Amino acid sequence: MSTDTQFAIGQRWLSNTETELGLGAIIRIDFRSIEVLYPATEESRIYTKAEAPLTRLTFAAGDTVKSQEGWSLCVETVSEQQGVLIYQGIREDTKEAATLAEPHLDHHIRLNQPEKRLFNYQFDHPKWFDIRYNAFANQHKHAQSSTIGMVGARIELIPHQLHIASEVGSRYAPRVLLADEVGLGKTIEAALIIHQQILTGRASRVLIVVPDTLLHQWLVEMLRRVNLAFAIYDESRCVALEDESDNPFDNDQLILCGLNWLTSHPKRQQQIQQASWDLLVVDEAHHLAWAADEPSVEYQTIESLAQATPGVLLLTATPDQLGHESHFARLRLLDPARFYDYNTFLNEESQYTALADAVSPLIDGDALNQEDIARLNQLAPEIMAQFDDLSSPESRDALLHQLIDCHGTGRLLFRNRRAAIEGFPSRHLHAYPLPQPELYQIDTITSLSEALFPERQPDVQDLWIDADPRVEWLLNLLPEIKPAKVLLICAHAGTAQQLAETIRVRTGIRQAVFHEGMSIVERDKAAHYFADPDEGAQILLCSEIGSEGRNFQFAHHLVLFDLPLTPDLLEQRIGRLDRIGQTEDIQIHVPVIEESAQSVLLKWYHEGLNAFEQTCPTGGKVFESVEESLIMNCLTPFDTDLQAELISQSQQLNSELKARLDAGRDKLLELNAAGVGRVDSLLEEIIALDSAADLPKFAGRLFDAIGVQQEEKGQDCFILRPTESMIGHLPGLDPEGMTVTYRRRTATTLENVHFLTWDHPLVHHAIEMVLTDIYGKSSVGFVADSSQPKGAYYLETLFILSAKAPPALQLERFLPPTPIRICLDAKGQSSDLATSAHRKIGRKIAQQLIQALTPQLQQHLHSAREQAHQEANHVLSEAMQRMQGTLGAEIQRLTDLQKQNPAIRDSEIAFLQTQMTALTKVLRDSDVQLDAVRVLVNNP
Ligand SMILES: Nc1ncnc2c1ncn2[C@@H]1O[C@H](COP(=O)(O)OP(=O)(O)OP(=O)(O)O)[C@@H](O)[C@H]1O
Repeated sequence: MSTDTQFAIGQRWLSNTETELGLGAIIRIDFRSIEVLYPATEESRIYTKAEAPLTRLTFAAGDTVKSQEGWSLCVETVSEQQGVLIYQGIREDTKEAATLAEPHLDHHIRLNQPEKRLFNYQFDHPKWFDIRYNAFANQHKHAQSSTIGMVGARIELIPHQLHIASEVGSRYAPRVLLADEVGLGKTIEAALIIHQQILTGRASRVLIVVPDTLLHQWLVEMLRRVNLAFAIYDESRCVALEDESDNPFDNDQLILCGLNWLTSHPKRQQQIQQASWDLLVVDEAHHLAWAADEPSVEYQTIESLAQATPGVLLLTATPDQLGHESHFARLRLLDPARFYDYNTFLNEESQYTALADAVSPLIDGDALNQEDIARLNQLAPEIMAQFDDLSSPESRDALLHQLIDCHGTGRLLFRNRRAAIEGFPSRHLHAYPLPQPELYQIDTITSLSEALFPERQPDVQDLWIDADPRVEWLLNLLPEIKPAKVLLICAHAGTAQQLAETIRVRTGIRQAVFHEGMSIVERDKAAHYFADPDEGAQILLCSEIGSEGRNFQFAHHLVLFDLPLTPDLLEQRIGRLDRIGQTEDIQIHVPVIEESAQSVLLKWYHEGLNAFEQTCPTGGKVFESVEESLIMNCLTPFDTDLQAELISQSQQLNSELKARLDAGRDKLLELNAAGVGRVDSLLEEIIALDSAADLPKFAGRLFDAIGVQQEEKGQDCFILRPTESMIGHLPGLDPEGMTVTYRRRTATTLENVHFLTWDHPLVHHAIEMVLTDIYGKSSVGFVADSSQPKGAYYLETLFILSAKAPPALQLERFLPPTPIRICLDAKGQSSDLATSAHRKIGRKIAQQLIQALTPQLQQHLHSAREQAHQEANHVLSEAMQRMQGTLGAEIQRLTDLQKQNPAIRDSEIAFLQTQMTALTKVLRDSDVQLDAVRVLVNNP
């Protein structure tokens, strides 16, 4: 674009870089910039005048142009008024003289350059035609794949995660609670869902709210796993951005911020509320405490965001951590209309248990007897009415899935338990009973905190470190297991700091601390230092905050310097090591002073709940029942009879609850979450894509063509580097070069290697770069085919059937831009040109050839266009059928389900109906355009 271009309001321009926007109109001009509105896609862009990547669309006498009202004009003369063109001519429909001003041109018009280029002798190398065709063909194939957003994630393929991700990620505005047990990959599931929602256009503005301590970890996981670059917002960033816009949150599409920061800044809460979001994600959602008369500030902040945002994902491993009422309240955040009253919810929950009992033969794959059928008829009559014959395993399976779908919170809550997932290493408890020091006068203790943490009492704070036998024990343990890394967790920051200082002074062993008194940057630094395998700290000493959300599975030794009072917290602590990715058995070391409150807890957890060596999903419930007795025991740790009573009561309760859980409602939930039997085909598709050679082959040629150098590096890796002959700027390509791999295994082991897949932005950008440019629009070449006479020629054409729609319609599911390739021989007959070896023809000869063949080529182009239209009609009617079939079936399914399960919102059904109407119109308005032509002449 030259700087002296005269822009005027109303002029029509096409984007050279984003052709999918349709025809734009200039709506604002100022000293340096212009604003262009693209009505077909309802988007606008602001460009600097001097660098606007735009081409003006103008017509000349003889052209036919379409108006916004749909009539066409055959142009006779063109004049200009205030910079805007006025076309005069004859209307095709009424045959009357008419005028069409440039601002009223149809927004769907696109520049149809290939013929113009061909007959004006603008040719490229013939290979470009194939590159264009393959780029379209591959893009077309991937756009319809059910693997979008998942195939490109740098993760191991774990079925329960993929199931949740595909189930939730493909919904419109999903509102769900991801509640897998600790360390099973909720963050990964959320990443996959967000990635899918973004790549398919369902969401573009995403807000993630997490405890401040987890900001950096989330930032890294989003970037490393799914290539999404979130921006962390804190106070200083907001202050800096205030000069640029009224609302700082309008500056980025993908934002990550801390819950604690947000709740302590009312102004930011207001601003974040006013910025609109498509998807809200809240991690460690158990912090959102709620009681009917006293919701917490955290709860209220998230509640108002959740009300204003269509999609909401809440993540927590311990949904009941703050009590069942708070669990209800989180479901209420997701669907306030459905979860309006706690007692009604409790009532419904008891029904799910009955339903789960009734379906247990189905879960085990058994046939149903008359009694089972009668029970199900009573509990789910409408579903049972759809199944006349339940004799085949397939019909029973279909019934089971329908019951799961209808099950109260089944669509809303996903919970996977470790017990159902294989491959976790074992956990071993090492208990170390130590003698009582005189300093702690345990007989005179009166409060629980004094009993649990005698070292924190004011009068011993300077003395305990020399007197407490756990300290000496720790100082001995570290050299003994050296160089093994140790994560130590204790309840208080002060304890961690004093211990760290003692280790430093007395042993010189490398240590780091991690507690709430440190800034986020300091904490990340400490975690990093601990993670460094060679130069890092041997031990990281964390206060309780270290036990939440963090990934420390590279360590295998955990020291619990004290024990927390609740089983959920204990599980959170062990979960730092016991996570996906842990490669060795986990050694849990617990030093306790004999006859202390801590020794009671040790016994209770180990003998009462077996919570060290296995996860104890029922621990929270047992705690609720025995809390009083447990506290009493902690205060009187020498009363062995009382202890025996507590342990036996807890054991009994625990086994009862476990039995109920195994048979009960959670089993149904679990089955739903793991997607038993439903994820296999997706998994197979991803595995097939992983091992297919299409992408490496295609990308290799594409990178070659656009001027990216590829150098083999070994271990299935390549280095990509820009060269001086690059045809343009490729976003995402590191100017210094970058290492990539097409292999999942390599990508998951080598962190700094990019994982190239059909989802990767570099592949998308490279394809876009070619398709939005003119390369290959017209080309001429030689083929060598000795079975044909010398001089025989062929016209190859590439047409694209496409339609324009706002991203939210996700048109690409049904009609992605579809390439139609037609090749005609010299007689105008369809030909499938067998050879793909082309040679370039010198410019001069090419020009002479085209000059000589112009009349025939024009005729052949005409017939190719007719053929393309016929084929397009075919494709279109299939797309229409597919769209109506898919959306129609989904509407029907939700309508049927809604009768049983009010968790299905009216808005979900209404949304699908509106989509169907809008898509029908968009498909009808679709259009076939010539994208590229190639003339090949036989010269054997
Ligand atoms: N599919 C996977 N491939 C590779 N690594 C994974 C996969 N799933 C999970 N992980 C790793 O396992 C660990 C646990 O996953 P994640 O943090 O998502 O679990 P979580 O359920 O959110 O844990 P928490 O309950 O502690 O918050 C992380 O280090 C994560 O990177």
